[in-house]
Amino acid sequence: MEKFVINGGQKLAGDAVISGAKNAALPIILASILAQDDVIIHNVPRLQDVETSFELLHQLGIPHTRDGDSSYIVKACADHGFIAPYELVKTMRASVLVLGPLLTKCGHAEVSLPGGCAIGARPVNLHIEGLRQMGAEIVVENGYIKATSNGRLKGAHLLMDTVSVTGTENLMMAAVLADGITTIENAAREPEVIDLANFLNTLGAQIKGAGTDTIQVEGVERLRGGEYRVLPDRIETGTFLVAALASQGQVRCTNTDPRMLDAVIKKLSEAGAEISRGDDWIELKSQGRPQAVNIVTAPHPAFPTDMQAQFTALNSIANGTGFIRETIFENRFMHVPELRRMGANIDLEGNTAICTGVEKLTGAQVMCTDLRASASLVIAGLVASGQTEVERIYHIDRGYEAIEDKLALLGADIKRQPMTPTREDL
Ligand SMILES: CC(=O)N[C@H]1[C@@H](OP(=O)(O)OP(=O)(O)OC[C@H]2O[C@@H](n3ccc(=O)[nH]c3=O)[C@H](O)[C@@H]2O)O[C@H](CO)[C@@H](O)[C@@H]1O
Ligand SMILES: C=C(OP(=O)(O)O)C(=O)O
Repeated sequence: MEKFVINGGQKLAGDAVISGAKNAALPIILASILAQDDVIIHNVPRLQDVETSFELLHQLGIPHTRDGDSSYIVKACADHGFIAPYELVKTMRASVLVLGPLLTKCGHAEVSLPGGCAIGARPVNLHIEGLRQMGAEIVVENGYIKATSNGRLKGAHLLMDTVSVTGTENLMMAAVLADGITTIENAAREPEVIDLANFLNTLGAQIKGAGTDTIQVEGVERLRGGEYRVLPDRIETGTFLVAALASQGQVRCTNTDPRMLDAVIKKLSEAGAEISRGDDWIELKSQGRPQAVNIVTAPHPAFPTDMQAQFTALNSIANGTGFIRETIFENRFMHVPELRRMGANIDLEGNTAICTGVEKLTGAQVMCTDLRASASLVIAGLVASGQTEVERIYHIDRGYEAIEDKLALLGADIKRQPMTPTREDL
């Protein structure tokens, strides 16, 4: 296991080059299963979850090769497996995204139930219900979702009870090879859903309405190959902007797209940041100590839950009191006790964290519990006085490409070090 050792106090300054989006790359890699010819994917971030996705393709018997730093070729493969095993799914919930593609292409899929995770129970009932409405027979046994279809899936009218990102993606992927038209109502509108739809359309799918709450998919007989570039990571971008503001620095994020970050930019401006933007860059200049802000997470285009923990760290050192209300996941405040260990003044009342900013956090040993909680602890460490050791950084490696290198380029004093195993680890 590894940890980050951070000596806080440096104002971040310079350019951060943003990688491809994790939450777009994962479904796109897994959707490549659907193509009957080779697929080339560019701007794929170097992340543990990307490794896991390719390992999943490998275990299914679908070959791929890496081409340079961030491009991959997924080889066409007609005859492959249909089982996504627990060992992989338990390390990456997004593995459930093979369910729709495998079922619609092979007529059969067995995918381990992902189970809960640190941030909430995260059921997949909507994925299963939608596929059943499309004619699939599904049983859940021995911890696996076992799905079969008698011939092609059938187009259906699907109304999602709750807005679900991967639910929308799974059903959209299943629908592309179904017989007839599928309508997904109350669909997720996240940019990553649009990116997946654009990718599938590049291969010959007929998807309309992605980015609105009604998506219509006209099933086709086959998908060809194609070449596609994954969109930039809006959450990585937002994380660097928050780190810049918290450290009272000036950072320009390049290779990104500010249009995906309206809700986040609005809150950064409210917190006192000066923001300038171009087509593919955003620059944040601090105007001094940030002001605390109020935040309510909600599906896109509202404020993203994946930026909540980072803003909790920002409010911890801001001027005044701000609340952060989490409405998507029932347990996404695992970073709060760790931030408190660094001196943060945060009260938790149900789904709301009320933070009164302190002048200074103090360095401490803290532990990551999930991906974005890890990012908030890194931000806290960057602005704390003294040394912070952030442990269990395998969580951050799931979703941030070389975060310590990118932060070091901005002047942060952060190093990755091996952890001495404790008695519990042995
Ligand atoms: C790989 C990926 O893209 N992950 C993102 C995706 O996760 P993910 O797609 O898993 O999150 P969902 O959008 O599905 O979850 C939203 C809410 O719906 C509930 N729900 C979901 C499905 C279902 O069948 N039943 C149900 O009740 C969940 O428990 C949660 O309360 O969207 C989340 C919300 O923006 C982000 O935090 C994650 O980073
Ligand atoms: C919750 C996240 O990811 P996942 O859905 O892969 O757990 C995230 O990206 O913040």
